Amino acid sequence: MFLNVIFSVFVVCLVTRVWTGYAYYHHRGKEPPTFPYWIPVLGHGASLLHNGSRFLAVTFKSHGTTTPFFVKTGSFKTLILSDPIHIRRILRDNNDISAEKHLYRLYETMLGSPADAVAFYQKDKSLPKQEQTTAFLHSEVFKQKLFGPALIPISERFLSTFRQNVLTTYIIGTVTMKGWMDIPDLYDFMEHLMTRTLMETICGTMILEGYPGFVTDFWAVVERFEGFIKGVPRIFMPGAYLARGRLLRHFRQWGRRVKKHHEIRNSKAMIDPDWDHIVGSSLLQEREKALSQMPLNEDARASEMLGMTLAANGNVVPTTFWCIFEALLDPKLRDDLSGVIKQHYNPDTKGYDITQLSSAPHMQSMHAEATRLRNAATFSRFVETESVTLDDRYSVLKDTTVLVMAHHLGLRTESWEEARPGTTEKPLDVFWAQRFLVSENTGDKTKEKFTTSRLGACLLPFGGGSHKCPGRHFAKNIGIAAMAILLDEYEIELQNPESARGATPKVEDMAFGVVKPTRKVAARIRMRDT
Ligand code: HEM
Repeated sequence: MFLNVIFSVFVVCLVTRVWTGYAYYHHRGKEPPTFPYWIPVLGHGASLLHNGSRFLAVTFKSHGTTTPFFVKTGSFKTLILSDPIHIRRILRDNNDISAEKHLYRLYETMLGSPADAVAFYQKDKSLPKQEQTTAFLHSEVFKQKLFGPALIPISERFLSTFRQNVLTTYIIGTVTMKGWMDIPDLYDFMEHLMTRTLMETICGTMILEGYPGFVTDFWAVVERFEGFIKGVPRIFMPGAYLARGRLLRHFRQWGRRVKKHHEIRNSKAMIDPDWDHIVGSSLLQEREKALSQMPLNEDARASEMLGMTLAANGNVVPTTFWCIFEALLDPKLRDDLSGVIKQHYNPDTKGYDITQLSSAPHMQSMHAEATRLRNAATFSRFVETESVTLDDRYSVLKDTTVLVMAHHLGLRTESWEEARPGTTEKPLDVFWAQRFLVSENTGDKTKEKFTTSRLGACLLPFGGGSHKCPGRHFAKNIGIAAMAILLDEYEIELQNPESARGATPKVEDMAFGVVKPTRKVAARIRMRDT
């Protein structure tokens, strides 16, 4: 599943030794790989707790060309690609490149999986694709349950749960349900609302029962992502280890209750296949079925749940925050979006048509821009055959790990200008909600249309090929549903827009990780008069 993302981080963390080198791999077997020269990157030495994300981003920027280059730790090398032609090649679905080989040991480091579960994943990977239960659990089930008609009920569930959760927060915050409620930290406010809503939508409301610290613990673990993957000992980050321990314990207990309910309620056909407050969404129900056929004990299942929580929340929460934040910074943009949202509100049902709203060009462009500019999305691939040809100059040899930092491609002006000149009317390092809109003539009218055509390898925040993020349509619906509720049903204002503007981080200084504001952004919220 999201293992690829995790593995990418793992690789980055491992490779933060202080050397980069250009890889002149001569094609057609003429010469063995050589490294004509090495560039020591002074001042960015690797250490147990050092910031691998920043190191890699700085190295990437200082490298400055699309020539592939290695980052190396001891004998472990990772090839960093940034040429769109090379990236297209590695995303092609052939047997010569894989996305998950060797990944499963990361379950051990990051998610705390038992060693025998990891051994099972690895063994399962060698079976023919259609027999691999692991591939189903980590990838296929998401494609089945978050695409096409299956996407509608889960998106609607997210929308109604989010509306309820915002209202509850507002009622608790104001008591009277009138007037402004202060939000001292808008990111924290969104993080709690979004994670809570996502967990209830995917897993049912029971998942959070008896554990008020769930959201705080979960993000405390995510914050220490790099440390876990590097194997930083408990003594250096006790809080994160304790938080992970509490989460895993909770998932184990929750798993027992779910199992029991499945046994009792299945026999009486009492479970709604779309969503049930105890056993969750259709996605989770299918995953439980798959898990019950696998030789995984409750510790392994708890780690699976932590993995799924990470996949579902890791990028969605920050992306949605940035959608709201940018709308609040720009009153004209907020009004334009509110106008579109209102068109999809049905006063009879008192609800929004999420499918229609998510197809509205302005909403799609807004979400695509937040995903491009405010995500540090990195993904990796592995070379399985003797060599893979990237172009007429470069080949990559067997067992090489290849890494792509998608957000850096999203900032490369030359590639964007070549692919679709209109998209760079405003610089790529600024937020421009209309970047993906084009005018289209339909008879006597001109309409705006959302498109990402011809952008290919310039725009890969969701990765590509058969492992492309299966949650991408759901992620868009989530972001747009949150905008609908917060911008249309409430008034939200930033307390100090100028100061808030200064809290925007530079995503090009990151290789991976959660893109958060650089300081607290205060806001206030009140319910709109109807
Ligand atoms: C803005 C939100 C999101 C972003 C930017 C994002 C990004 C990514 C990226 C870059 C990958 C690796 C793709 C590759 O290797 O080519 C990925 C994989 C994955 N994502 Fe997402 N993701 C998001 C939301 C979600 C959501 C909401 C879910 C599920 C609820 C999800 C589930 C997965 C899974 C299961 C995979 C692994 C697919 C496979 O290996 O076949 N993602 N995501």
